[in-house]
Amino acid sequence: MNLENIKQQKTPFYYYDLALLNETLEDAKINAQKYNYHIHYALKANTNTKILQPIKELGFGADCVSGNEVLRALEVGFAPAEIAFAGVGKSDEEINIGLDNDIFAFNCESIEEIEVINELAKAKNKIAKIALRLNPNVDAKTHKYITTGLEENKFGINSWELENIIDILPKLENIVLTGLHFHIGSQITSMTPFKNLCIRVNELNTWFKEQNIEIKHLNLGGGLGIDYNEPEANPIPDFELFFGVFNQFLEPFPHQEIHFELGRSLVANCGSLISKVLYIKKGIKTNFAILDAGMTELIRPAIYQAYHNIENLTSTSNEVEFYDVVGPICESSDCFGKRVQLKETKRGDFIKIHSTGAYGEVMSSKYNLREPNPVIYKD
Ligand SMILES: Cc1ncc(COP(=O)(O)O)c(C=O)c1O
Ligand SMILES: N[C@@H](CCCC[NH3+])C(=O)O
Repeated sequence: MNLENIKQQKTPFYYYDLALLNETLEDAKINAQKYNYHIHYALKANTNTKILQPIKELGFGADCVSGNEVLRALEVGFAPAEIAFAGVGKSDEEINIGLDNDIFAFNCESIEEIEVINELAKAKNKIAKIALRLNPNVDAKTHKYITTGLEENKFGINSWELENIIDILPKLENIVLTGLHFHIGSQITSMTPFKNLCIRVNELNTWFKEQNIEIKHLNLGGGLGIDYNEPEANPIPDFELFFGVFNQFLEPFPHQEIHFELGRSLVANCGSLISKVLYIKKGIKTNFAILDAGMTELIRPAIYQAYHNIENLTSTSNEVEFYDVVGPICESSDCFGKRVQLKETKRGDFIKIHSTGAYGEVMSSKYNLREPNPVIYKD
């Protein structure tokens, strides 16, 4: 990124390196194709149209969690037959959007939801394709707020409900079961949880076969983590290792398609948040670097104590100091990092917060009547 250009821009702004995005997408695609795996991009990570465009161009499908995400995916040109619609609380209106567009599958999370989809499909004289989102009770070993595959989580159908579901399904004439869906959590950096997921999926897949229920696709969800500590050394996650684990441990039956829903791993590292230092305030134990960006632009540190690498782009000092890097928002949790080591920092310096391409811009808010932020792209 050209420093002189940055200095001309109004801060804070989101910055996307579209070349890195493309490189990441290519790498994911090549490694998935080795095993004929299909990737649906999880729109929730970033719904910016300039990010969605190349993802669609490269032939990825879409994974959506709201009616508006389905509509955004369609607007950008994702084929309806490549759109999966997940979410624990789909409204009737949102379900109708999926039905009207004949999407790939509704990933269903409760018996009640399946019954409602059946009713709404019947009213339109359609057959809705559904996948059952099963709770595999596998620990993702990640932050508790981004773990989704444990029995205590709200997500998915628990194993003790399965008998009841397969009794009910044949009575629902406007539903066809096509797949099984799983997602154990996000920012998973060890391959062990994915191996454990495969073992559990094999058991459940076999159980369905024993009940003579044909399952056409297995959707293993997303969750592959990125290197927030050293984003410049490791900008692209190890897709080869990730898909290799599934190839090694998953035992699909012949003709079963394998799908994934990756979000963060595809888009996180191509994005950053650029901000300017408003003030340096001397504290008792530490100095505060007060930025013009806050939790309204990047909420991850405030709600998950997430680490993001922070860099002073413009300081020419040879000295380094420790700073609590904070925002202007009227909340004590509005802090991007404590005791962050930066080159000596002063008012007017430009600060880069790395790896904000996933769950950054999409989670921004207007709290304190903050203005929408500009976005700059490097092609
Ligand atoms: C059902 C589902 N699929 C896919 C994703 C995407 O996850 P990630 O961004 O970790 O790849 C999520 C988010 O955790 C999710 O809840
Ligand atoms: N928003 C979370 C990820 C949630 C994934 C969706 N289930 C994050 O920033 O890490």
